[in-house]
Amino acid sequence: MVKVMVAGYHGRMGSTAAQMVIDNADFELVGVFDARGKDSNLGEDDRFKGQDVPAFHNLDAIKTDATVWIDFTIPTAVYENAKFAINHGISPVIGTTGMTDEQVADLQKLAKEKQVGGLIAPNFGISAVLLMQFAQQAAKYFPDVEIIEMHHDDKIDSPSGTAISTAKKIAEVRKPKQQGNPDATETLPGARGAEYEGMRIHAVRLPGLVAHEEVMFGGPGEGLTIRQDSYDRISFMTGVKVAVEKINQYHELFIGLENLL
Ligand SMILES: NC(=O)C1=CN([C@@H]2O[C@H](COP(=O)(O)OP(=O)(O)OC[C@H]3O[C@@H](n4cnc5c(N)ncnc54)[C@H](OP(=O)(O)O)[C@@H]3O)[C@@H](O)[C@H]2O)C=CC1
Ligand SMILES: O=C(O)C1=N[C@H](C(=O)O)C[C@H](O)C1
Repeated sequence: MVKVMVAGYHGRMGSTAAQMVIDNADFELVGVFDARGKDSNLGEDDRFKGQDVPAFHNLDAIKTDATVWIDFTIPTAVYENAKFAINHGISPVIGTTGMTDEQVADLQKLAKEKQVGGLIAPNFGISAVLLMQFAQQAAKYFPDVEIIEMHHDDKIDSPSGTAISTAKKIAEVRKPKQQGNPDATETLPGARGAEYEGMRIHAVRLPGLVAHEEVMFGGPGEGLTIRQDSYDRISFMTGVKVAVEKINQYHELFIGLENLL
């Protein structure tokens, strides 16, 4: 039985993850954390009536025998949460996006020192993991690329963690190239999107969307578009489940779900 704590349990992803843990016979939900909540038990939340799981709202108050910490919170909270987990020997399984490269490197160092396994996955959806792999493969032949990520309009960070991760994976194999016309101008600032190593990333935010990404490649007289869609947040739970099952076997912090598949 894997004992699990879920941070961000009031949120869209945290509540979905808490339900996944409750529904899985091999997992036990032993605590939930959410900085701004007031309830002392998960059962006080209407969606979880009948559950008896302690709820915490301050890291210092947490007393737990959890061995896995699932985190779907916010970019400004996740680093401290992950440090807390690692320092207490709890393996973090982090979906929260928006950490800096320095914060990620710090956490990797800490996990190694403490010999605690962990995972930061910008996307737990299998379709997104495959999209990133296919895009990396295509970039060897098509150095001209634009990334378009599309999300619901409550998303805080942009571009998405998945889009940044896609760009990084492409940059590992792509010949350095400044795309487009060197004399190009923007009549409206930002028209060409964000720039990462000469590639452009565009962030779309609309009600009705969940999480979607297209990677468009162009070459002389031809094009290739790779697209993935998460129509429902349940799409992320397959990956979270795999991570919860496996992460306690390791003694380092991985970046990317593909490391555990
Ligand atoms: N890796 C992946 O596959 C996926 C990652 N994500 C990422 O997960 C994160 C959460 O997304 P989503 O669920 O949509 O966002 P929500 O805004 O719905 O949820 C965020 C939750 O975090 C809580 N929170 C805020 N501050 C703190 C804090 N200091 N400590 C603990 N909890 C806190 C919020 O509480 P309150 O409501 O009280 O403010 C809220 O319950 C985002 O970074 C998103 O990019 C999303 C989908 C998939
Ligand atoms: O905020 C979201 O919803 C999502 N965030 C992650 C990201 O930033 O890549 C993963 C997925 O795209 C959904």
